[in-house]
Amino acid sequence: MQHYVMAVDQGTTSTRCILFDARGRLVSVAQREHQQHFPRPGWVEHDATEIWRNLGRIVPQALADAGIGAEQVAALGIANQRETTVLWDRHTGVPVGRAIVWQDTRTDAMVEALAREPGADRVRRLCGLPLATYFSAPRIRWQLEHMPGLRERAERGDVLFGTIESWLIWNLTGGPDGGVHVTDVTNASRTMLMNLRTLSWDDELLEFFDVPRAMLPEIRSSTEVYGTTSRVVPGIRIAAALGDQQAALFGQTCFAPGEAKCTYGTGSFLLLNTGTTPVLSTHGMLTTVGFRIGEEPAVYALEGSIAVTGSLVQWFRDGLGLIGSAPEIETLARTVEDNGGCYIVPAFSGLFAPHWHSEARGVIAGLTSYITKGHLARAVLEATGWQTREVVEAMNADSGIALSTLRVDGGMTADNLLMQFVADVLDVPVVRPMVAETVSLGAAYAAGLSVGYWPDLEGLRRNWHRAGQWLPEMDPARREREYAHWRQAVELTFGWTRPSPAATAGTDVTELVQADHRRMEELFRELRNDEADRAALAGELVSLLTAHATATSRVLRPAAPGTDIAADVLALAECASEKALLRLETVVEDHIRAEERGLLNELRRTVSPAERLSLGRAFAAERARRLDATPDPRRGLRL
Ligand SMILES: Nc1ncnc2c1ncn2[C@@H]1O[C@H](COP(=O)(O)OP(=O)(O)O)[C@@H](O)[C@H]1O
Ligand SMILES: O=P(O)(O)OC[C@H](O)CO
Repeated sequence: MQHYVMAVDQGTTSTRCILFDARGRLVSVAQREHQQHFPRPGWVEHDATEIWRNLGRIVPQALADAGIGAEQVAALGIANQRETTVLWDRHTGVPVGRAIVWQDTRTDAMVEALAREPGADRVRRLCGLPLATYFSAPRIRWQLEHMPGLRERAERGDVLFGTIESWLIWNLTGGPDGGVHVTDVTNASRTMLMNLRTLSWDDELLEFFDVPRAMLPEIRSSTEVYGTTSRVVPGIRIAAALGDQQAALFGQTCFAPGEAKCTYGTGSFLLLNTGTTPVLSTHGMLTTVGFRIGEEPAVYALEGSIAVTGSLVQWFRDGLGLIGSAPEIETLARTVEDNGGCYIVPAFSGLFAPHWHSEARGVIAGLTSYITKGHLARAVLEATGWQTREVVEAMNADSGIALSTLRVDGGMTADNLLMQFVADVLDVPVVRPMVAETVSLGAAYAAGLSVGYWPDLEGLRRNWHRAGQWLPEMDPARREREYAHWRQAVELTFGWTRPSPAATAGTDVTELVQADHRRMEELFRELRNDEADRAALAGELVSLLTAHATATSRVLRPAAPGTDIAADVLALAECASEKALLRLETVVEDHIRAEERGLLNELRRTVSPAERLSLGRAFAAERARRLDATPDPRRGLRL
């Protein structure tokens, strides 16, 4: 009897069930969209029950279309939209309100308040993520605060939390009747509650976000048998779960460090495999778990997440009605030669990587009466290209290696004009594999490996075949000119819903620099006390030095030579060694003296007060961007 592997891809707009054969070929597909609820500006919700109902329809349909029975399914792998938060009653299985989707920005003010709380600077180091509305923990807290009685129920374990794979696995394995409450490491790594190194829920993070442990699922590997289905189609082993972008990394067979892919769907997500040690970004990338096979060490990834790409095309179609279907955007864009000077920055959910400005909102810039809907269509597609460029630049800066080829997948890769533009603005070849359903393929691969349907990763690599390739053609001068316009347009989005951190910091830059100096001195003083929490102090010092050094070199004296403190900061970050600390203290004291006598006086002499305020805004913004990023002190840290 021939066997197949089943994958479920529970995405932002639809749920797909696909059966694959042993050669990784697609045998049948069943798909259903679910409704998007936008109850208020910035709010995005899904009905978790509708998604569960859809699964109940598509699984039998995929089996029927393939003409096979459940006994021929070797295993089921689930990939899912990540960060979307479902709370439900353990006894009835009824969700508590609608699921709050990853694009939702209602926690904006809460996140900003959290950023000012003690301990905020440690969050990123523990979980690899910046404080942003994108992730699950602020959403859980928001629900616990806004729904009367919910916190008590959650503390008793009567209300459960899960991302979508948790919700589906719990339901598939029995729901209120013995359902298994689990999540996998990749999904858990998007909650802000998991410690990136121990791969377990972290007490400090739970306390910071005020989330009761009793409501959380058990964290498991990405490939292991969590249970067997007892509902929908009984008797199928559920053998893998991964966040959809991690599943795509797996489906693209990016198993080795240095391999990367970008999936172009509702949003777009570039992931780079960084191996078994987490690399912490200093350029606005996320650190996330890429996958964990059984008991093997977890493999980590750096991720550049872009919130709005395909959904901008959807908005062009549904919101503006300028096209009837997504593919028509290419036809319309081809009616003109170029963008006519027009740029669209789709900061609908703020801006994600590498900016992380949740207060930003979208703009259409460069409008003149020359602009037609054809130009707007171009600007829509180009927005995806430029956002990719920003993310690739940041990724290259973090990894120290320039990306040489980009593997792509997802619905938008059907657009040739767009893929050519991506190759043009990145100046690297873009390649697409034969199987475009990479998320599902990755989930299937993981489940198949888990039960021995496929023996090893090498065999899977052999299934990857190139189906499309786009080579860069754009004139470099034009590329840089247009990129400068794009960046200008991006700046316009900042501070729209309220002044951005950059705008609120209306302080003379010399005062900001001095405030940092005083804090550094204080930290060195406290570090001499054996009874102090020296690890926490060293952590704050490392973050502060990095943020200060970066902001100073970027805003105040880009070309000036400085003292290389990377080795000492590294030693301090890794083991707080006494010798490194003493050396660092001397270097920092010298720096403070020199800067206060030299640079700050020079600024007072040569720069007007208004300009110093403006420099202060730039310094504060740059510093804030770096501050919650744990530094990789090996890279270019100079005072
Ligand atoms: N030919 C096209 N050109 C540009 N965008 C497209 C095209 N076809 C589909 N899209 C966009 O791709 C997205 C769907 O891709 P898909 O990978 O199915 O997304 P998801 O998994 O996020 O639901 C939609 O947002 C749609 O607007
Ligand atoms: O469902 P997609 O393809 O839009 O992916 C959503 C991401 O997982 C959000 O982080």
